Amino acid sequence: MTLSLSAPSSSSLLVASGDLVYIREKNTLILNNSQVAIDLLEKRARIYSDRETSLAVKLLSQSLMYAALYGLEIGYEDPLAQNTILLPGFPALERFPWLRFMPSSFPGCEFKRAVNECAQGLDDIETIPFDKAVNNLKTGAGTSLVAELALENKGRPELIELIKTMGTNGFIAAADTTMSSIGSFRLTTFEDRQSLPYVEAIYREIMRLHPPLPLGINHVLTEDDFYMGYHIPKGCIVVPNIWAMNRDPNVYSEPDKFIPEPFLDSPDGPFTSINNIYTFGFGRRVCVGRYMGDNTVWLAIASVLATLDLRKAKDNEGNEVDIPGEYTQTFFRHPKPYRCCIRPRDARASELILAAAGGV
Ligand code: HEM
Repeated sequence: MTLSLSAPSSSSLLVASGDLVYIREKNTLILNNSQVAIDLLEKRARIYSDRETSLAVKLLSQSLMYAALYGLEIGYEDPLAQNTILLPGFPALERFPWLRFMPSSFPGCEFKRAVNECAQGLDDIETIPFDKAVNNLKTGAGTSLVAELALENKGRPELIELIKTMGTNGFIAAADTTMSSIGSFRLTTFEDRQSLPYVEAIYREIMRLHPPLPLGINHVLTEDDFYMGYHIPKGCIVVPNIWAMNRDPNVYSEPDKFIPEPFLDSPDGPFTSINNIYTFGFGRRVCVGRYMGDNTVWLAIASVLATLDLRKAKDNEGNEVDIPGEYTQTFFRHPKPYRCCIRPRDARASELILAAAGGV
């Protein structure tokens, strides 16, 4: 595994965030145009603001998808990188569909305002990267999965709409979830351990403790079914409570605490099937991007652990600032931004990072 830092561009000196970017080749996490990179190259330990850390994680998740689908390299300065959609989830509407005919001032209809805000962001995500990708293919600037599909289906507007939707859905499904999982990986209290089983145990524990989609995605029965003596009729909506499954007190003695060791101590060890990670869902509609999500989150954790030291930030009096551990109450559950201090783990780690950055 290599953690490589590309030389920062002059424009990136103006930006606040480290741009953890994307996995370009297997096992390579590129930190690009990054304030973190600048600090590391200048051997400077620095406290990162909550905004900086959350932007870095956001950009890692989003730029991976922009690259994979549209062939676009998105830097921090790009307006696309500033676009965040936190889908709030609309439980009241799901239970009482007639609410959609009521004005937003009607009790329980506050969701209408959120819908409007999301709509603009979704519109941008649907059109801007698509248009850029198609234009790049036309001008020979670059190729991509989405642009080639669009070219093959030129003159078939209904298919073009489907391709656009595929891109948007893939982006939304991948970016928020990955960002949420990486964001949940924060200061841990164990001593320096770089053995891979332990990294795996940490990864599994993060996925267990903080599922980005705590209530999964609703499923509808296509035919009558029976489960443990219950009759579940056709058409019934089933909400999978991933949050509760991951906190089964019969399996986890302290379900709400971050304790990776049980994965190491279990008879099968930590490297069991990805299907055991309920956070990706289950059955026929299990997350289709789970291997990609699994690799991205794992690699981010492993790269950071191998080279960087993460500590709590200190206030002006030198006291450590606690991490509140608060999360958004949105459809995709995200950790709220928090401050922390990041620096190279030791001289060897600095050398490794600098060598990967181009032999400074
Ligand atoms: C940490 C990362 C991720 C998590 C935790 C996650 C979680 C989930 C969950 C819980 C579902 C619902 C499964 C169900 O209904 O049982 C889902 C569905 C889906 N995910 Fe992911 N996901 C992640 C990353 C990704 C990525 C990287 C992609 C695309 C490359 C992706 C694409 C999808 C799609 C298209 C579906 C809908 C599948 C269907 O309904 O048949 N996901 N994901």
